[in-house]
Amino acid sequence: MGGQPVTELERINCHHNYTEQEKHFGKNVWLSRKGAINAEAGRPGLIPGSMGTASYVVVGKGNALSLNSSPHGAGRAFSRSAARKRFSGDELREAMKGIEYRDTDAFIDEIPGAYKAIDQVMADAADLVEIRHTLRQIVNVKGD
Ligand SMILES: Nc1nc2c(ncn2[C@@H]2O[C@H](COP(=O)(O)O)[C@@H](O)[C@H]2O)c(=O)[nH]1
Ligand SMILES: [Mn+2]
Repeated sequence: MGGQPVTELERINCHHNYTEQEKHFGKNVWLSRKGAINAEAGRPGLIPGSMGTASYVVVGKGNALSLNSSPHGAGRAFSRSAARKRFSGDELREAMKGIEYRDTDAFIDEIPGAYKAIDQVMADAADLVEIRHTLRQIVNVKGD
């Protein structure tokens, strides 16, 4: 691959399964975020869609009613086992047209159709995060 060298301006670390002590509504509490990220005001985050859809670089809005949290991704519409029954290798190839990926049926359970629609998830999260960048997939790399 060609292209220009890239200079790193900012690195975003974005845990989505963890517990820490925070202050909410005037009380110190232990808060667990399970499948959720910290979206306190000004905090950068990443919300990925699926192996074939957009991902979003976001900044938290600090919504107190959500305990300064937002979704960490689109989330599943089908469990892995349900997706394996529902989708085929041909449907995976069709969904991944235009994106480089390793073509194997091992990824059928991660087909974009197995996840919720990320655009809708982002619309639903509009009170929680502001979108800074929308990333389009070019290459998808997964282990199996
Ligand atoms: N950009 C990509 N997003 C993906 C991919 N596989 C899953 N996802 C999304 O990330 C979250 C988190 O996934 P998890 O399996 O680590 O919990 C998930 O909700 C999906 O929305 C991918 O290959 N690329
Ligand atoms: Mn996860």
